[in-house]
Amino acid sequence: MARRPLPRILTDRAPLLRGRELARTAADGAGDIFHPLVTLSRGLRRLAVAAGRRWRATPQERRAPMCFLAGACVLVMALAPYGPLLGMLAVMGASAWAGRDRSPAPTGPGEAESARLQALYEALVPYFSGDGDPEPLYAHGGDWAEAFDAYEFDDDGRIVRLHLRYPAYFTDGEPAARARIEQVLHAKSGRGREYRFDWDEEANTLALTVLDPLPTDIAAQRFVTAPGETVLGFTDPESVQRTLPVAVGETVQDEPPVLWRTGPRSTEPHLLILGHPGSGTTSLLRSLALQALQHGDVLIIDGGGTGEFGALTGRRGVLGVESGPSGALATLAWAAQETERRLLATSRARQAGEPAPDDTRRPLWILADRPTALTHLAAAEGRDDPQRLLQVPLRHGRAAQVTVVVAEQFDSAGLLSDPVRVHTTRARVALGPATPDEVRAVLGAEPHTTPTPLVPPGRGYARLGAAPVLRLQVPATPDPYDESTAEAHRRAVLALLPEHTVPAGERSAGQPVRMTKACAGPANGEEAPGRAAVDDPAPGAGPTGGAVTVHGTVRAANAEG
Ligand SMILES: Nc1ncnc2c1ncn2[C@@H]1O[C@H](COP(=O)(O)OP(=O)(O)OP(=O)(O)O)[C@@H](O)[C@H]1O
Repeated sequence: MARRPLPRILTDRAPLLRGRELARTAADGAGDIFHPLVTLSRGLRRLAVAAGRRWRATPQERRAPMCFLAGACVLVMALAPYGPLLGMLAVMGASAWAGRDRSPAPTGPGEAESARLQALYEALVPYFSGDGDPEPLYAHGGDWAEAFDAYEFDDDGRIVRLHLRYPAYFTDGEPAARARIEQVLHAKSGRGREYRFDWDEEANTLALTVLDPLPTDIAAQRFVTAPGETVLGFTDPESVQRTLPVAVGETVQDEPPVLWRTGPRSTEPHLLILGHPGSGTTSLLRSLALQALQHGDVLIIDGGGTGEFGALTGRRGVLGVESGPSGALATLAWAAQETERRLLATSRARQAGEPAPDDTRRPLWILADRPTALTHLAAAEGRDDPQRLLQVPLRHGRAAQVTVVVAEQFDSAGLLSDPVRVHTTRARVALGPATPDEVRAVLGAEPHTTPTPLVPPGRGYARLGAAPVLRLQVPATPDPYDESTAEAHRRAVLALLPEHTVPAGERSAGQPVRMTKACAGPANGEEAPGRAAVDDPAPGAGPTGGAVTVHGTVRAANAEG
């Protein structure tokens, strides 16, 4: 016979849990309100008990003078100006003092907490014990207090901090051995939270700390940085030494940034961003573009072709937004030539003992979103691989103030060309719910924290040079033309966009900027999506007749089809 399901009210635990939560909150609130009354009444009771004890201890013959003295005091108080009030205050003060909570602060863990620590200890025994150890620190049935120096629990009785010792013979230099311990501690301390593990190989100690989630409410804004510094996102306060004032809603607070330095002295001049779909790689590129446009020019290659950079099209400093193979090839060919031109001009100036010309010092950023998609399309059309043209800016960009940022999905990372992979190894970002192995493959080192299975968009890890891996939360920089974008974020991004360089009359409804062939047409004469017309087209057209704006002037776009 088929079983009938229980009524929903008996199976649905949500209302029950909500009710319990409500009752607990109400009890907490009532406790706070009545706390002074409880203290006073407890004090009065204690004073009365003390008075009774005193009365009983007083010899019979001294009780009458004592009564007389007390009565006289009461009489004086009653007759003196403000006496009753002062007397009342004195009694209340004495009651409050006598009724204060004198229970000693609890020391040591409670029963449940001890059980948790013992379980953790037992779980570590197989990994931290050795056969020939005469005095094992970890042994079945052993005492956790020997191995655990410090611990802390939250209100729900879950561990939030643990400092433990381990035997010197444990192979803490091997990543696999460490990973096993971290996995055990992660599982036994409660999944779903992020833990940080700090190994001290010298002292044979390991510290586990539960990390708070990184703030997700920081929107795009003008960050207070020096020229050459770019904010990738924000991290844990203890991981970096600097903080930046950041507007979060109506307030300004100090947040620890992950700063990336570009330019001739940078040791990691180019950046690779890898992520799963929807992890926020395009948003990070948009955030970098908005920051770069403060001091430089930006070229965007939108391999995804979803038009998510439409808001940047035709803005001052945006040299082009390309989403087709031909346009991308034309733009990247120009970028390669521009890199070479800058190098030559700088070298000539140096030889002449002069400073580098101004037009070689304005930073040029090439932001390529999903270039492997364009590689595929270009191959289908029998064209050259656009990634190949990134080689010159990647190799010589540092000296020429040219910065390349490539964003790609994990799945297609294998399709990135060798120059891209080689030249972007020093600054990397991995976004989205990546496993420790994926993070290690991208960043060359494991994170010190356990990734959680569910992460908000823009959450990931960054590594600059040989520095440790940092947790990263990218500021929210959505596409302002996306209908699902929150109004506050849309306004934040729009406020950062430079002014249009296309006259307002030439922009059509529904499309922010009308593209014209007069500007940087691709080699085959197709209209290049994203090439903005300029107010003041100047001579300098290349073989294709194309041109791109470079801060107020127009440079040749020597595109080859
Ligand atoms: N740092 C962030 N804070 C808040 N929301 C974000 C952040 N980054 C991305 N998002 C949101 O997540 C969604 C996906 O972002 P985005 O398009 O940048 O991801 P993606 O990695 O480029 O994915 P896809 O390639 O599938 O477009 C968007 O709605 C975007 O607004």
